[in-house]
Amino acid sequence: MGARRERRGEGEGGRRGRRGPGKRRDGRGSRSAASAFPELSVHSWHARTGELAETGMRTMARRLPSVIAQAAGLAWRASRADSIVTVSLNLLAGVFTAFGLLATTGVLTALFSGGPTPGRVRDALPSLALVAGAAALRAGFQAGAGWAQARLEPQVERLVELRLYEATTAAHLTALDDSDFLDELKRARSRGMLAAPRVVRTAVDVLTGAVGMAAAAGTLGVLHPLLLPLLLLTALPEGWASVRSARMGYLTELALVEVVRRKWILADLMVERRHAAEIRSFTMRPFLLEEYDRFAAYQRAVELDLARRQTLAKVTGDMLKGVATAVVYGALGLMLWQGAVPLAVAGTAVLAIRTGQTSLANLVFAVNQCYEEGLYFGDYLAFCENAEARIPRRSLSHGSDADTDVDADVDTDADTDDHGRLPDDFARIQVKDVTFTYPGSEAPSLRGVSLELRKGEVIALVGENGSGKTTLSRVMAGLYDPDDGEVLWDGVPLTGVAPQEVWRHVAVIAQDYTHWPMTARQNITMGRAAAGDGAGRPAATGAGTGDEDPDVLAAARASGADEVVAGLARGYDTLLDRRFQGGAELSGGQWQRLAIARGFYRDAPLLICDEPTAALDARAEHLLFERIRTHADGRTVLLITHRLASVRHADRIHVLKHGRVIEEGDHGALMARGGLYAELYSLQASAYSAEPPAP
Ligand SMILES: Nc1ncnc2c1ncn2[C@@H]1O[C@H](COP(=O)(O)OP(=O)(O)OP(=O)(O)O)[C@@H](O)[C@H]1O
Repeated sequence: MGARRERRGEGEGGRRGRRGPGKRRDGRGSRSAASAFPELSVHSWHARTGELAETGMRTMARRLPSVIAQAAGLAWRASRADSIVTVSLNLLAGVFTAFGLLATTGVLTALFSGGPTPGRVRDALPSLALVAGAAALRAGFQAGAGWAQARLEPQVERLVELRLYEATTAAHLTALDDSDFLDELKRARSRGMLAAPRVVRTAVDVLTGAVGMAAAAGTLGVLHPLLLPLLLLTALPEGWASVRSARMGYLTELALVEVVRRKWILADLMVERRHAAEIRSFTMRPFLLEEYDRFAAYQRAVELDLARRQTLAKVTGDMLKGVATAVVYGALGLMLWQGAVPLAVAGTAVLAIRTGQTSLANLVFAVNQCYEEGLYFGDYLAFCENAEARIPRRSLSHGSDADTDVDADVDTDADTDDHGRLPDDFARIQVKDVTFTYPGSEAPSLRGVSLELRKGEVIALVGENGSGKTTLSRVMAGLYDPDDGEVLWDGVPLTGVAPQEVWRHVAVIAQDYTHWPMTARQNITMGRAAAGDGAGRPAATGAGTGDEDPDVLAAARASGADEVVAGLARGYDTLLDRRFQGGAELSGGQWQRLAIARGFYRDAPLLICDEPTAALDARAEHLLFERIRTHADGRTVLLITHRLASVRHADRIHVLKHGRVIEEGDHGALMARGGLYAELYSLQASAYSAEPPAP
């Protein structure tokens, strides 16, 4: 047996086997979890439960070659050299196992022959040297195979992780609005990805078990053909027990998925800093502890039940094995007595049977594990294929195939040659009769919207919550493709341009921006190729502002982020993540200033500001709107805000309702019209005037 983590007992399955536990073979454990905790929906992983519970050894044997082929392909792509070394050293180890066993016959024959003992020992020495040499070589090959396999696994992990993240970040944004896609992603990421190195490991285990088995069987076949079926007889009960035990563990693990996840979530809530104040001020501690214990107690009960059932299976297997071994040794004794085999051959046969028993039990167990992991790996593969199919084709001008080469550039920023190009600066953006419906939604969020932005204008979108403002800005930024109608930049339709090309020309200060757990500088510069390395990681500068990139300084000044950074211990180099030593935390408004600085730093001709001031104090808000009013250094601005005082100076205002533009014009025209805009504006204005609003 060569390179592998210890299987029964210490391998992944063994760990699960001991710890884990399914309620019942038919997956009834999942139903009992659901009935104990009705708030937990039955997890979709359980889709696999029934499939596995119904899988017999024959189905497994039929499907196994394709799982092994997938594992081999994966290992081959991860590292050809390590794959070749793993397989060939395991094979060599098997050859020397057989060689050692056969050489043992020579030793025993010499020892059991007639004559004085010193002479017999002398005669046995050459064969003994062969046995020792074979054992040493086998150990060396096994160690080498183990080393190659240990090298292989991290490379496989890297390969599968990269493929999933490359596909997920390149997939069309609508994919991430699709609940089925998100569900598949969760399964692929939390279980399928883990299965990849395991599938490779267990495939090697299958190979190792098969080689060990072949070595023992070959030896027995050479010694006497009847010995081979005897070997199978002794190994079967143990193999059966290990498969049964692993499967019970697997089903229990599946049945407990939601319970364990819920327990983890509660545990996180109890230990994470950001919840600490609320837990105390709302005296939530007893509630959380009780809730946690409810799930923990259920899990413990299920696992204890599993331990009982697994012990039962093991004892049954051991008893059957004892009976089978007695039968085999009885048969061997009979053959000896009848003179069918000489004593030396019988001695070697005992050794070969023991070797074969271990290999066969390991082989059966590895087949079971490999098949199990193969199911989850199948989920991973299916997700990646789905995600890759949802990468806009116009992103892939070089037709990369991430399935055959994970380094394939699925998110290439430079691949725009085959498609339309946008002008570096534009004169006019037209939205023509655009309709858009989110995947899975019944009603469209935009219905026949048309508008126009000319270079250097400030255009405002206003309207009540859910009227479609953010959706429209995303369609204009090339994040969503309209179902009908089109968006044209100087006459070039965005659907004919690689999305990366559009995104390069747009800076979005989003409503729900991210608190990037990076340094203050990276929070501003991320995503824009800069003097550093072209990937948004500018050259390192000092902690102070003395030698800071002038563009970073300008963007920070424009947003008020410079004041935030001035208060940080390490200036722009301060890590904004309290989870790490020396990390700082910012207030909501301070984070928003950084998000605005990021938008300004991007230096794109179109700046989309979606509720950019929700968390800002009055002074910072005033400064920002002043800056937008003066066209933010010549950019064209699409401003979305509920602060209507700040849209008064916009060149044009579009009022949306239920996904349609219902009013448009400048402030004066819309006030004169006396429609929705005038109503909303007067309502807000009245809050600042002494007089109550007119009814
Ligand atoms: N990811 C999504 N999936 C499905 N529907 C969505 C999604 N995002 C928004 N919607 C729906 O689209 C409609 C328009 O939403 P949108 O966010 O564009 O409104 P908004 O005018 O920006 O609202 P607010 O002023 O609250 O920010 C709403 O009915 C909303 O429920």
